[in-house]
Amino acid sequence: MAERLAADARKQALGGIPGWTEVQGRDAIGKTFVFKDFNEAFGFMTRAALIAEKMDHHPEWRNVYKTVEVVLSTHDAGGVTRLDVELATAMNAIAKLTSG
Ligand SMILES: C[C@H](O)[C@H](O)[C@H]1CNC2=NC(N)=NC(=O)C2=N1
Repeated sequence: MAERLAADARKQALGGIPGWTEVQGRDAIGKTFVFKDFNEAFGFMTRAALIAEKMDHHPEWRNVYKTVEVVLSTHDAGGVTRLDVELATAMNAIAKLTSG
């Protein structure tokens, strides 16, 4: 099982994934993606879902029209692990392709 990242390791990891920040009040990271329209937002979610399922690591997320709010945390570990950083990194790459 992946280990929770200590605060300094988490901060350093966040420095490498633009737009992701610590969620207030819990051990998790989050980002709000805003796309051109619903089609792009849902395309992003579809691609991200396939990656998440492959990783067996799943996002908490909410979609309203062209906005997708994502929160990542490793429930089994009770906090942020390298799995969250990996999924966040993949989501940034997917978002770039989606809105390309
Ligand atoms: C049994 C299964 O592997 C676990 O429940 C996985 C599934 N997806 C998961 N996703 C996330 N975000 N955190 C987890 O701890 C987690 N655990």
